[in-house]
Amino acid sequence: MVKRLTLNDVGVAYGKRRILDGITTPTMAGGEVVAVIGPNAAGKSSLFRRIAGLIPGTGKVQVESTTGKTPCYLPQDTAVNAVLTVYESILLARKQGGSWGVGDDELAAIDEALHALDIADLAFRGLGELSGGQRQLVSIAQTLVRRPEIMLLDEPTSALDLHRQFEVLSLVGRLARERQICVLIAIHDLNQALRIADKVMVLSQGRLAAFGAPREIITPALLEEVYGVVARVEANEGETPFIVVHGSARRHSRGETPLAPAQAAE
Ligand SMILES: Nc1ncnc2c1ncn2[C@@H]1O[C@H](COP(=O)(O)OP(=O)(O)OP(=O)(O)O)[C@@H](O)[C@H]1O
Repeated sequence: MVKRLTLNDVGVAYGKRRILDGITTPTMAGGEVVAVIGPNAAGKSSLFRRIAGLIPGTGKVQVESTTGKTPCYLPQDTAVNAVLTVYESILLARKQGGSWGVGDDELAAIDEALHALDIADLAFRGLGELSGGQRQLVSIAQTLVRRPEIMLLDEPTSALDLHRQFEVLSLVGRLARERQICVLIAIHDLNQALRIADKVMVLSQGRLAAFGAPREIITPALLEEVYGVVARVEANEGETPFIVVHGSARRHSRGETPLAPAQAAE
């Protein structure tokens, strides 16, 4: 099954305010995890919404998928419908845009998602009584149960403890390989990005600052330029490199875009 995503001169504007411009990437394929990194307000969520078709914009988002499924977006802030149980909410996610009736394969998919994320014990709890981290795990289950081919995860582990972060990111990497899903994951923890990502996409000031293998892209020079920090990247042989931040190189990092106002919205 073919699953590929390519961005060609992609841009986003909110009204007259241009947020992203000229985002062009190599083709991202099924089985790959791409970490989308960059400072606050760099445009990561906006890019995901644009890829998912939730907001309009310029350029071309090229999705190649033999089943015709659209990319599946897990937002950063997931709304909570307190009336539903965890199980019901995952069932609804599975049925989104689908037919009436629930087949055995669909029940099996819900079971699988609950167990994969180790939240089967929460199945009949109300969403409104969950902790922030538990809700985040349920949101990930709601995404997985849809069997996506291209998955856009917006800071999916921001509310999780260290162990859960490790487990969930490992699961995402495993599923990407096993099911040949193309995963884009916005993440602020660059050490985790170094651990799980096959490629890194760096957004800064509304532009693509870099794209490539994490070890080649995440360098002290990039960290200073994009995040405004003085840092070193330590790499012991055979181990994942890790970043140690020593200090600040300037007062602010370069997330907010100074792009010219959009013309199209006049
Ligand atoms: N619906 C909206 N209307 C107007 N401006 C918006 C809207 N959503 C986001 N923005 C603006 O777009 C810019 C990029 O926001 P976005 O959420 O895409 O950044 P981000 O990289 O995901 O940030 P963070 O790391 O803080 O989550 C910000 O300046 C933000 O204020």
